[in-house]
Amino acid sequence: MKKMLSRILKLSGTYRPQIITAFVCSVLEAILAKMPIAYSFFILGKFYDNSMEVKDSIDIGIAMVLTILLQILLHHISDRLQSGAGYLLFADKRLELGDHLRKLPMGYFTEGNIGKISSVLATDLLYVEEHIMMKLAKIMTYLFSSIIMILFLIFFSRPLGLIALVTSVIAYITATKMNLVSSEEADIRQNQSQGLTEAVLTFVEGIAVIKSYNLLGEKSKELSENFRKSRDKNITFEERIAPWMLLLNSIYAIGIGGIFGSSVWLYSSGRLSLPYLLGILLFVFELFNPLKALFEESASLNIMNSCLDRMEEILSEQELHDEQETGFIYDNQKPEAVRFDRVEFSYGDKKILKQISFTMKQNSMTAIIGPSGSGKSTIANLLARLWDVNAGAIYIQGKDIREISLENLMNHISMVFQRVYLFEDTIYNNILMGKAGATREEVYEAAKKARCYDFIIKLPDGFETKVGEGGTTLSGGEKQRISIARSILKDTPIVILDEATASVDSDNERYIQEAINELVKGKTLLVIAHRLHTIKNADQILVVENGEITERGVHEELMEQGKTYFSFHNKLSGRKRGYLN
Ligand SMILES: Nc1ncnc2c1ncn2[C@@H]1O[C@H](COP(=O)(O)OP(=O)(O)OP(=O)(O)O)[C@@H](O)[C@H]1O
Repeated sequence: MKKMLSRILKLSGTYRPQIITAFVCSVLEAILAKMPIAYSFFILGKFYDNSMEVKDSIDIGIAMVLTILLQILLHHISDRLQSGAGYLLFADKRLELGDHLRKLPMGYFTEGNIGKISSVLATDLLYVEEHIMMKLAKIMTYLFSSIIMILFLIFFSRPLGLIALVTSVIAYITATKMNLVSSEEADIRQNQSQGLTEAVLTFVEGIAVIKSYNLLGEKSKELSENFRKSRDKNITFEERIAPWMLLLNSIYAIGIGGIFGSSVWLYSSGRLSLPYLLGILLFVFELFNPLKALFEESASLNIMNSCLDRMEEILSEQELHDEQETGFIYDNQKPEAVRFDRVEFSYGDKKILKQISFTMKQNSMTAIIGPSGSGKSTIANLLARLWDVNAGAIYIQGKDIREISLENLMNHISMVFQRVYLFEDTIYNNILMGKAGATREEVYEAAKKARCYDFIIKLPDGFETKVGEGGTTLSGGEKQRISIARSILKDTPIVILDEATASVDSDNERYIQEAINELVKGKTLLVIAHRLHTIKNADQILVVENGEITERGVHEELMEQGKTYFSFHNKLSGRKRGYLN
């Protein structure tokens, strides 16, 4: 609990004064809640001495009312401060995580971490933000209530106080051992919850393939297996804690029995007066309740601890180095646009690119071709800094891209992928994402250039039509053109294009080609080329094999060499409509 408290205070940042004030209010409230016990002893004493007067009863009445009112006020203040601070604190943490994720290399997202990110953002943080402040305040209240009760008892009778103290210490030692089990189980439980999120995501993402290959039964079984595992882990969690709770309850029962018996014995031997005996008998059953509640709550603290561990694990992932301000300005007049200089790259231990060097002249088209898996997309991804090179460097007009801020770099590069992703928003907003603050006319103009204006205005809601998750309500070709409109609006000097391998119907193909022609007008273009027409028109063709550039030049030169490009070309020319795949 101490660990959790200091962890929260460390996380709390600007909300620290608010959180500390809330905790102080909780402690004061706990003290006030136990005041009626003191008043009861006072009244019992007065009755016993036969010295009770009207004034005493008025005083006690006023004190009682004031105590309760103050307690209500403190409860209200701590409640408001705590819940407010909890939600604000974790809203900030979510934003911090979002910002951090933005700066992580793409590798992090492709290495099976999607389930972890989803479960931390959606499940773990939700659990922590909803419970943490309330639980901590409750725990503080229980802790201080226990201390106050034991101090009362020591004050009234040392031997009885000693029994309560020893019982509490034994309970504490037992609870510490229970804590070890519960924190171990909490980690297992949260990891399974991550596994479950991953399984659900995989199932939903792959549902089209699952259905078309008749795998529904098999994959549903896998999903059900994960649900079953989660259920079992939750049950195991409770089952492993239950014996410890039983032991703790037995310790309290023995303690209560000891105090009960000893107080009667002390009274009969004349060492305890009747009002004290009555008072102690009245509240002895309440004595360990706060302590009991305290240890019960610590199980949920362990779950929260495990959630925060997982959040911090993500936050500790190494970000791509991001320059803050470089003042880099792209010059359209300079002859050179991009230069790869002896670039090397590996995914983990797997070496992918070796000594890649080439230059892209301003407003030229460079086509990369090569067999599947040779490293073409990796070259394009490195230029956009989805990963960082392991050796060598990539320059834009002589400036190492690692010295340009990520934001500034992305202001200079557009990427058109084969797999188009549209956000669940209106078509208008999907295009607008290319340039925040663009005027309506600019958006329409981009749509016209991307040959999608005509079909958009024919839709019932025109540009305000919402596209479904991932743009499922539109055809592949239409989505492709909307994504090109987004890039046209972005209007960057460098364009990376992963040319479609699958052919669409001839109308769509013509429109897409016209849209691309508009997009790349006056730009420096790096294209992962699959169409003969594109390759032949390139200012420079790079043949990539096994992560190395094995041939380079223009079409005629490479044909003359009669090597890999030559056979590629012949293979392509033999195909209908000149597609590579
Ligand atoms: N995120 C990744 N993690 C690990 N290995 C990867 C990752 N992405 C690609 N690879 C591997 O790197 C190699 C090069 O991949 P890359 O996508 O660059 O090839 P490509 O030439 O573009 O292939 P294709 O034409 O099939 O798209 C392949 O062996 C691929 O399996």
